[in-house]
Parts: sequence; structure tokens; C-alpha cells
Amino acid sequence: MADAARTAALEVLRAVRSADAYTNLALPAALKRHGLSGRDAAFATELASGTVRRQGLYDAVLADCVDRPLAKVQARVLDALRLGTHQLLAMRVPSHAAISTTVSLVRSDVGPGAAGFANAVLRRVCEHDLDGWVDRVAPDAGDDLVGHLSVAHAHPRWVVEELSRALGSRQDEIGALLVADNEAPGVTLVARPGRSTRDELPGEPTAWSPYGVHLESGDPGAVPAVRDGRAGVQDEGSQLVALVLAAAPLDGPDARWLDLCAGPGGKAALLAALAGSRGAGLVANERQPHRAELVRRALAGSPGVLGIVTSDGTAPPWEPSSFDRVLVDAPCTGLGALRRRPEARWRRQRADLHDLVPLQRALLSSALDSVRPGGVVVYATCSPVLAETSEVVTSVLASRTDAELGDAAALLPGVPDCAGPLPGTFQLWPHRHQTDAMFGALVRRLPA
Ligand SMILES: C[S@@+](CC[C@H](N)C(=O)[O-])C[C@H]1O[C@@H](n2cnc3c(N)ncnc32)[C@H](O)[C@@H]1O
Repeated sequence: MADAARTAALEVLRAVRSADAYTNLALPAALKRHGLSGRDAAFATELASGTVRRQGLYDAVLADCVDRPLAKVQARVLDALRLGTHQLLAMRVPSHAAISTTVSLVRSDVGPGAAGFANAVLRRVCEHDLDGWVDRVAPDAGDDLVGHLSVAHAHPRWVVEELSRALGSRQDEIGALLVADNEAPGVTLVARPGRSTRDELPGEPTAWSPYGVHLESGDPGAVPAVRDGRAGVQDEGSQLVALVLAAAPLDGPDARWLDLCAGPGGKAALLAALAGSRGAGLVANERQPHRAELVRRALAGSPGVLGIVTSDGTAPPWEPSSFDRVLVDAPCTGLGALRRRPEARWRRQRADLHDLVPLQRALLSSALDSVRPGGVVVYATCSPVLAETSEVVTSVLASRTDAELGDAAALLPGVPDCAGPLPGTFQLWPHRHQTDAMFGALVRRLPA
């Protein structure tokens, strides 16, 4: 009999493959359906997330074990084979248990013929350990380093290329970055200032954000301050982006702040709390109505909220020069947050940049129009890809005479090794800072 944890993980894989589901949303639903909690829930989570993350490597292994193209293997059987391979190569599940449970999943789901096939394939997978398989199926690192890293660490080749380019002079760190991308991130909480303190939150204080704690274990939803919105779940890198906007020196009035791309509202909630504690207020804008609704919920009960607007940030309804501080947390490839989104690396394509980059430029330009002369804009992405970071900032600044780059990195005191690709910008990294790879640039609108 296949157990409930493996059945739940298989259902998640299937939803991700066939219904474009997000692992992080499909998982809690599957855990609930099967009544899983505690260790069983943790096991199902690692099974599903780990399998989705390393799918490219497991497919290379399975292709070597199957005598026909993988595309000809029934998709439902392939899902189970990937799950079995993850248990055999990356989890400490004894081989006999990994094989027998996978075979019984396939038997009950597809039938006895497919179960026999799965048994034979997984016995072949057992012939080598993970390193042995990488030696066998990955290109030799001396001949093709990117190809080797791509298979060994299960990242598409173009992603390895873009991440390497973004590391600039530190390309020797690419292996460490890819390893970090394959580790499930811990949960970080933020105590929204004026609404809660980190003394109220369980866990160890974060190194750089004065509002964060790393939750060691347990369900964040069970923390009272999180449950009533006075605190939230937020990566330390995201906290730092909001803190940089709030800390940027400013001459003149400092009353009206804008978050141009606010959904689902994590940074807006921190910004509103900070603004409220200084007698200022935040307008949170979001284009998509359902995400604007999430912003509304994130800001419910917060001081410092001037309004929530649903509009295209490239053609907003407010007058130019309406704000003193503006955050553009731009829609991006998200390649800096791969730890959190197991399927993202396999869904994203380099061609996505064709649509994203012009939108990012238009949003940064619109933010510069929205801020008053003398005001500040922070342009941020959860991607280190240069086309989305330094190249957007450089091209927008080249097209305007009323803006200049400021020093955002100086506003992150104590954060080591965070220099970004342009002077004064910052770039955080999962392998260096244990945060998402947030990029940030401070752009100052010159006084009139
Ligand atoms: C990276 S997310 C922002 C995350 C958010 N700041 C937070 O911390 O929770 C980018 C957001 O921009 C929104 N967006 C995309 N195009 C937009 C546009 N033209 N105007 C305004 N928002 C847009 C997306 O729907 C998405 O919610």
C-alpha cells in the first residue's frame, strides 16, 4: 500500500505538471486532503518540493535507465519514477522502501504492467549514487562547465549562464549558488514596527534587518502576531529592500510614499508600518485586481495607509511628482528566489525577458515621474539577471536628465559583500547572505 505522504506528493507533482500549479500552493491543499501533519507533512513536503526542484537531473538519470525516449513514458508513471528517484538519490529512504512504495503507487494508479516497468527502472536507478549518476549523465566539467553544472545542480543551462554572468568577478561562486538554490529556505518573520516587536516572535534575530527573526520550527500561522497581521512572513532580503527606501536621505517633505507594484503586499505592509511610525503614509498600487485584494488584506489594520489603488503603474491615475519616496518592486523572472519556487526554473524561459525588460523600464520611468524633484526611488527585483537589474537602470538613466544613481549599498550597514553591478547598487545572494537574491538601486530625482 502506498502511504498518504507519498500519495500526496504524487498528486502535487501531477498538478504542477498538468495544471501549471505552483508547488507551494498545491502542497498545503494536498497535505490537508490527506490529513498530514508533523513528520509526515515534512516528509511529503521534501518529497514533492525536492523532486520538482531537481526534475531536470532526475530526467537525465531516468533517460539512461529507460530504453525509449522519456516523452514516450506515460506522464503519470514518469511522475512516480521521479518521486522514487528523489528518494533513492537524495533522501535517506532505504532502497527497498523507495522502490516498493513507488511500485505500489504505480500499480494502484495505472496498473500492474506499469508497476513492473517502474520496478525495473528504479532497480537500475539504484545501481549508482547521486555522484555516480552525475559522473555518468552530465557533460565533463572540463569540456563544458556550464553543461556540467546545469545537470549536476538541476538548473536549465540558460539559468546557469545568467546567474554566472550576474556573479561578475565572483563566477567561482556559481556552484555554491546553485547548491543554495536547491536547499529549502527557512521561514523568516518580520515584526511590523509600531505593531509588534521581535521579542513577541519565536526564533533567532536576523543578522541585518532589525525587525526579522528566523523561525526555527513550527507553523508561522500559529504565531499570534502573524495571525493578526502585526507581523508577517518575509525574507530578510525583502525586508532590507523596504528599509533602504525608508532610510534614503531626503530634503524637504517626507509625507507621501508609494509602492508601485505592491501585490501581494509584503513590502507594502512593512513600508506602511514604517511610514505610519514617522507620520507619513503609503499608497499601495497593484495592476491585478486579485493581487490588489491581497494587498488590501496585508494592510488591514495598519497605520500609515493612504490608499490602495488598482492601476497599471506605467499609466497611473495620480498627478506627476505626487510622492516623496517610491518603491518599484518590479515583476521579474524571479531567478533570485528559486529556493522558494521549486518549479520556477523549469517554467521560466530566457524569452520571458523580451516582455519583462520593457515593462521594468516603463515602471521605473513612471516611478521617476511619480516622485517629486528631490525625492527618491528604489528599483528592486528578486532576480540578479543583469538584463533586469543594471541594464534597466542604466537605460532609464540614459534616457533622462532629471535623475541620478544614489548609494543604496551605503544604506545596508554591516551587510558584507553586497555590492551590486553598478556603483551604489546592492545585490544579495542566497549562498552569501542566506536571503533571496534581491537587487536594489536607489535613484534620486534631481531637484528642479
Ligand atoms: C515582484 S511582485 C511585487 C511583490 C511585492 N512588492 C511584495 O513585496 O509583496 C510584482 C508585482 O507587480 C505587479 N505588476 C505587474 N505589472 C504591473 C504594472 N504594469 N503596474 C503595477 N503592477 C504591476 C504584479 O502583478 C506583481 O504583483
